Amino acid sequence: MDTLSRLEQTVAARRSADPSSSYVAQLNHRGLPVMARKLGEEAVETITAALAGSREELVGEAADVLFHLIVLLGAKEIPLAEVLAELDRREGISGLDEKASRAE
Ligand SMILES: N=c1c2ncn([C@@H]3O[C@H](COP(=O)(O)OP(=O)(O)OP(=O)(O)O)[C@@H](O)[C@H]3O)c2ncn1[C@@H]1O[C@H](COP(=O)(O)O)[C@@H](O)[C@H]1O
Repeated sequence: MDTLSRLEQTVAARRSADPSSSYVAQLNHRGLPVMARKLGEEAVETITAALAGSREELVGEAADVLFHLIVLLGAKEIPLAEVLAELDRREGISGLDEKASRAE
């Protein structure tokens, strides 16, 4: 099993743990707006790292984005496989064609 799928399983298992002993449980306890805000914060920190940080900082922030995205998708009951299937669907489509089809 790949890293993201393993993380998805861990996140699902920790969701209903005691919030005092699990960051994932704490995020779920705090609710969707907090999870969404955390994802946004980590995205902004990723941008900052890309523009002005070190390679190591960018790797760390990118990992935070993936973690918080998986937490948010889990809370919305969207399997990671569904997102990956969407990426698979786009394989072989020119990015510009995809943009045009979404604009229609
Ligand atoms: N990958 C991660 C991971 N990445 C980042 N983080 C936590 O995410 C938080 C983000 O850092 P911040 O500086 O934004 O934290 P903060 O400002 O103190 O937190 P907030 O109060 O704003 O939420 C830190 O507490 C990190 O420890 C993670 N916490 C958990 N995981 C994975 O989730 C699994 C389950 O974790 P628990 O639920 O804690 O058991 C772990 O085994 C890991 O695999």
